[in-house]
Amino acid sequence: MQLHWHRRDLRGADNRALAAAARAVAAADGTAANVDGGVISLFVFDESVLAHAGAPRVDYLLDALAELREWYRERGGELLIRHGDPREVVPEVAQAIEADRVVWNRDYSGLTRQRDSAVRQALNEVDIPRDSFHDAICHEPGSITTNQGDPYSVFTYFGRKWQGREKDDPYPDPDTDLLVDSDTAGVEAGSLPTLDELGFEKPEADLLTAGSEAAQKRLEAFCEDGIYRYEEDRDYPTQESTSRLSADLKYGTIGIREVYWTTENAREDASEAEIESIEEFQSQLAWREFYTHVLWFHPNVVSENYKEYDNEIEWETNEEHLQAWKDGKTGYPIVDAGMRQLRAEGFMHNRVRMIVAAFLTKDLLIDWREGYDWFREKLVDHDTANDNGGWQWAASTGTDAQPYFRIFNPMTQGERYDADAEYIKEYVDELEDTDPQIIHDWHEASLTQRRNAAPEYPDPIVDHSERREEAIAMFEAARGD
Ligand SMILES: Cc1cc2nc3c(=O)[nH]c(=O)nc-3n(C[C@H](O)[C@H](O)[C@H](O)COP(=O)(O)OP(=O)(O)OC[C@H]3O[C@@H](n4cnc5c(N)ncnc54)[C@H](O)[C@@H]3O)c2cc1C
Repeated sequence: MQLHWHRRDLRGADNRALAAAARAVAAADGTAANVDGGVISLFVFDESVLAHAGAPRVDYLLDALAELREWYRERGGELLIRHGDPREVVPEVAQAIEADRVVWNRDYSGLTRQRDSAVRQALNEVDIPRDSFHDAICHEPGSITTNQGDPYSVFTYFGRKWQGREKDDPYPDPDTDLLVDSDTAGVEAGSLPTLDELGFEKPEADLLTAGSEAAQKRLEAFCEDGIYRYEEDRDYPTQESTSRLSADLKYGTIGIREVYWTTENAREDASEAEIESIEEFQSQLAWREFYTHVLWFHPNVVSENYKEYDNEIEWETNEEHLQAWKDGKTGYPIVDAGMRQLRAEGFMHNRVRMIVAAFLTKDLLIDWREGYDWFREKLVDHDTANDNGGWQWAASTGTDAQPYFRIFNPMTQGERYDADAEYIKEYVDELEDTDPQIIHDWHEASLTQRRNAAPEYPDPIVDHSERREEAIAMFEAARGD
């Protein structure tokens, strides 16, 4: 029997390790009726992972697991649920079902690599063979490098090579005859815990539906509409032209090959401009892979700057400013709208993520790690590689090719990408009846104008022009200029 250990691949379709397990059983002519054959799956709630999780993500995870378990059961199989340290639990379950092999899909952060290596060792000690597979991204870390074999430190060339590489087709669903239930395997199925049992409160955010079925629907809807206007509209938060697949990709409720090939198929009958739009979307998938490669080659980026400066960056410590940012009460409308969207939905539009991250690091001069921690707690799609990549990019400590003195202006960003202040008004109630121009000029307005226009909305907590100068000075000091 083969044991498939699910981690960030919470789906049955287009799942490389699961398909490989089923293929191995089929090749050995196993059937579910024959305990020597068959595939059974396992998910382990790992305390060390839960310790870094936020309620929105755990909520999504539980729903996705419930759906996955149902998927197996409808096909005569089972998803075993266990709680504990995978180094102990995986070999225990493997021994209990007398597994011929344990398989899983690889994960790429430093911590997960250490865990997987410990699980491999633990399985060796009980003489159970194991195999891991590359699945989460199209091109595995190390497979796209410079001609000298070094990892890319900026995206452009990486992106071009990524686009030019052939992509695998989706992997086949396992044959349902090969799936084994817990009775046949002779073990308890284990029950799915509740949020409360895992020590989390119901998140304040109203999340999108989790799971593979919902992910499929999102992909289909996107490929009927948003993808064709993606290039033009993706920066405008009210346009709803992005896929909203980020949490699905993070938890693997949809396979990356399926996403890629569905978008490729959207080329049929597309105009030239629409094809460019499709490629722009695919290029975001490449960004995701780029950051995964960065994390794989530089696991310490989770806590250290990617870019080296001669001196320490002298970030400011200011609890009041940090709290105002988290609460969406900075007096910069586009920033506040984004931060309130984060709390309300566990999500924030990409352009706005860039604006709020730039504001924290370049206007409040607060360390990107504070922002990363808050996003990790609140985002349903928090992904170590992407979140870290996004934060370090915004803070000028990462892979951004732009110099540190290119500083976003939150007022002009708001005016450009949310001209009618529709997005701002959706999340910032105090500005609901305020004229968009006053909203975009909030920073320059007099106290009386502000009190008349929106008495409840806060004054700006810092002066952007002054802080811009201070940010540049902070980076120059770090550079030793
Ligand atoms: C400060 C900051 C933090 C971020 N944190 C995360 C995070 O924790 N998890 C996350 O998935 N993305 C993160 N991003 C990237 C991006 O904002 C989200 O992926 C995107 O907003 C998700 O919406 P979507 O699925 O509709 O994206 P789409 O525009 O439809 O893009 C499709 C997919 O491509 C990937 N993608 C898109 N943009 C990027 C990008 N800039 N970098 C890496 N991958 C990208 C995502 O998997 C996304 O789902 C962050 C960006 C910034 C600036």
